This record gives sequence, C-alpha cells and structure tokens, in this order.
Amino acid sequence: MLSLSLSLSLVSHTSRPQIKMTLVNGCREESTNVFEAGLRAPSRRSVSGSGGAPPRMSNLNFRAPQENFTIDDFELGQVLGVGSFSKVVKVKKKDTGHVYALKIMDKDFITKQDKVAHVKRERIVLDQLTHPGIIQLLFTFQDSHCLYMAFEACEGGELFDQISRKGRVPESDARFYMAEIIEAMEYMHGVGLIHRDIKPENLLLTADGHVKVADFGSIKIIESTQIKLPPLAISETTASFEGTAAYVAPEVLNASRTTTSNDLWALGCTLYQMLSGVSPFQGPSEWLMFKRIKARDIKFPDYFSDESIDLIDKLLDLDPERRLGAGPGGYPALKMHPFFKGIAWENLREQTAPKIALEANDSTREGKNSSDGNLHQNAIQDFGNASASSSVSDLCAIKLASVDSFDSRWKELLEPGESIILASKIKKLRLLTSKKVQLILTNRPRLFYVDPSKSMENMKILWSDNPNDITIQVLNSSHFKVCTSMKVSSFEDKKQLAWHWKKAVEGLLFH
Ligand SMILES: Nc1ncnc2c1ncn2[C@@H]1O[C@H](COP(=O)(O)OP(=O)(O)OP(=O)(O)O)[C@@H](O)[C@H]1O
Repeated sequence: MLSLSLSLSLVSHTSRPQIKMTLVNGCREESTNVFEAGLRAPSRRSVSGSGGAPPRMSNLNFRAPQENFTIDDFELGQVLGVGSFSKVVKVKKKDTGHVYALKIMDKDFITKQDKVAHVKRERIVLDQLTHPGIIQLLFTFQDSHCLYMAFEACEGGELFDQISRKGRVPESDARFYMAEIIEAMEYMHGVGLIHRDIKPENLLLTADGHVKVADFGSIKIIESTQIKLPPLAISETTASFEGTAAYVAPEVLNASRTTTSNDLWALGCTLYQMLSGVSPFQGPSEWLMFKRIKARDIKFPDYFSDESIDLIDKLLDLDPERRLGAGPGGYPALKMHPFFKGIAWENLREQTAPKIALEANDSTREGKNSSDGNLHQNAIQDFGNASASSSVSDLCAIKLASVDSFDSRWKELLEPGESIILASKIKKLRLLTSKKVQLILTNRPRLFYVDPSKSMENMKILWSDNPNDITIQVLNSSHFKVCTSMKVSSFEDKKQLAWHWKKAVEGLLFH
C-alpha cells in the first residue's frame, strides 16, 4: 500500500499549464468544502439525447453520493494520469474489490491555484450527466487534505496516447472514434453544456476501446440549459475564457460569444490530429498558433481521403454558425456526412471498437487484444505490482518507461541501481543550429544527454543534484524547454513526446 503523503505530493505540480488557457473571473471560494451542502440543485425537466435524461436532483441529493470513505478503504494501483491540479490513480475498494479511477486533489493546492470553482463545477455537472460516452462520476469523499472523486476507470488511456503510439490512427478507426465522440457531444449540447476543452487528452478509452469524454472543469452552460448550477458557479462560468491553445476556435480568440460551435471546431482539430498525428495549427509559439488559427492556415496531407478533408473543412469553418453540426441541419447533418458512410449510429456502444495499441515494450500486455478482456485482467493484476512498489512516482515511472524504445548502449551510462525511465533521440536546439542527441531520464533522478556520434563518456548532465530544481516547459507537443537554476535547454522531439517528458520528470519530483 502506498502512503497517502507520498501519493499527494505530486498534485502540486502543473502538468499542462503552458497550453491551457484559463481566465476565470476571479471569484475565490470561501471554502474548499466543495463536495458538501450548499450545492443544492432543484429538480429538472427531462432532456433529449441517447444517454437519457439527467437524473432529477431533488433535495440536494447528489446522484454520486458523498461517502464517508477514507483513502485507507482502497488499495492504490498505478497512476492513470496527472492533470494540472490532480492525480488520477487506479484504486480497488478493499471490501468490494471494485476498481475505480480516483481523482485526488490537494485542497491547499486547488485553493492556491484558484481552482475551487473548477472542481466544484466538474462535480456538480458530472453528477447530472448520464451518457455512455461521458465519464461517469460514481462517488466522492474527502479528508482534511484532499478531495477525492471516484470515476469508472478508463483503462485504455487517452486517445492522445493512441495517436502517439500508432503515429496516425487509421481512417476506419478515426471514423468510429468520431462517431462516439459526436454522440456524446450531441447529448452534451442537447442539455445545454459547452465542454470547451475537447481534445485527444480529454477523450479516454475504456478497456475495450470505446471513447468517453472527460474533464468537465472548463464547461460553460448556455441560457436554455437543463443543467443546474448554484448561482456562484454560474457566474464563474460566464466571464471565463478557457481551452487549450491548439484546439481553440477563432471566434474565441476574437472574444465572441461562447457557443456549442466552439466544441465542433475542436472536434475538427481532433479528427485532423487522429489522421495525421499532429494538430492542424501547430506553431513554435502560442502567438503563431493563434495567427494560423485566425487565418485558418491549414494544409491537408496527400494521404487524407476526400471525405475526411471535406468533413474537417466543414468543421473548421471560420463562421461558427455555418460549422457542420451547428448550422441549421444540426447534428443530423453532421452524422449524414459521407465520411460516416457505413457507421451504424444506433448501437455504437455494442459494436467492437478499434483495437487499443499498447505501450511499446510492455511485456506484460504485449500481444493481448484489448477486446478479449485481458487488458482489464492485467489492470486488476496491477495492484499486486503496485503494492510491491515503494512510491507513486515509481508507479508513474513504470507507466512512462515504455514510451520509447531503449537501447542497451545507454545502460553503460548508468550507475548501479539506476534505471532508465524515458529515452529518446531528439534535437537539442541552439540559437541558429541544432544537433541530434539522446536525452535520457533515470530514476535517480537524473536527466542527461549524449551525442551518439561521439564518445559515450561525453554526457552532459542537465539535472541531478537538486531534485526539485527543474521545470519542463512545454511549448507544443514537440517542443519543450528544460529549465533549472543553472540553465535553460531547448529540445524538439519529432515524436511529439513533449508532454511525456514533462509528465515523466514531474513524476519524479517531490517524493
Ligand atoms: N476515469 C479515468 N480513467 C482513467 N484515466 C483517467 C480518468 N480520469 C482521468 N484520467 C487520466 O488522468 C488525467 C488527468 O485527469 P483530468 O483531466 O480529469 O485532471 P485535471 O486535473 O482536471 O487536468 P487538466 O484540467 O489539466 O486536464 C487525464 O488526462 C487522464 O489521463
């Protein structure tokens, strides 16, 4: 069993702040007791959508109950993901054996980061949503340090990881993922909710490969919404501007009214990224990315089919009112687009989803077909491994270690007991030139690089002595900076693993 103090320390590190934009209107909360009374929502009318009506919330009862559990009621497993202000860990309830994804948030940290409203909104909104394509909140609890939200576990990881691992998602797979995302978006928009952060990192896969939309902290509700939020939480959503730079719609940059159409733009970017491996408006800085978005400066690779180009083109319409799905034809028009030919919309969740690509070098899972249930079996077995391990950062390291392929040459560079967490051949950028180096992160922790064309002894250490003296600044999915008090070094990872580097380093901090 992992110690709680260890498991919570990582929460105080932001993992994606550089690309995530948040300009909330600054309401601070009087309390971090966001899971408690005062968030009473009156009962609602039923709503349309294939997931059925949100539950009625009479008399303050949350559908996902506030339990009196403690963290000791759970066996902790692997880290499933690290968010800007949370860590999500796979847990098993000791008495029932049920497995959940437990989102753990440090109360002090979310208060300091002004994220209380974000957490509260997510809790209240998720409680009212019922759709197979939306991550389900099951229960919450808290202790004096932390808030805990238990979700159904999406063992297949992020759609982002599938894109990274496959390089590009085959069009038939992208079609299926798109159909499932569209069904969930139709439901969300139908109940008057704008997600505002649709992107491959927030689209999670179940063990059998079906998509679920996650991360409802940035939502905004439209006037006719059927979602109930307490007055304070409503005001917090009206004067805010949130999202992720690469997927943000041009009208958002022009400070126009937020509409459901913003999510359709992000959906177009997501399809482009699935099919090409990269987002459509990449740029070395946010400013250049925004310039490209506003100019709709987009280039389609030769291998894109005509149908996919046409669909992306129509989702990335500069006019939000003409965007496919938002225009007069609404969702039916979007679903009838020729790209979706062959999709049987009526029973997507019963169909076999695309096969999940597992992490390279994952010997325990390799060769196993996710759809045969083995992934789930392995996930359960993870608890045994987790208990034997000494810290959450080790677990995070285990997850990240297999991101890139390792070469026995680098082992010569290690000290006894030291092992590689992440290694990749990437470009070290200088002012006018660049050179290819092997960047290596180890569990000591140590971050160094070597020039493979030169002697192995000639390693340059970027970080070793002071474990907390490092920040990884991600500029976009391929560019990042390693910042220590001594120097700043810039890198370009063509495999788009910038976020993996950040996650891997942060997984080693403060334990
Ligand atoms: N139910 C789940 N099952 C599996 N993994 C999950 C689940 N929920 C979240 N994760 C993983 O944890 C990561 C962080 O979760 P989440 O996005 O909810 O956190 P956050 O702190 O709100 O982050 P951010 O706002 O920066 O995206 C996700 O990107 C995902 O990889």
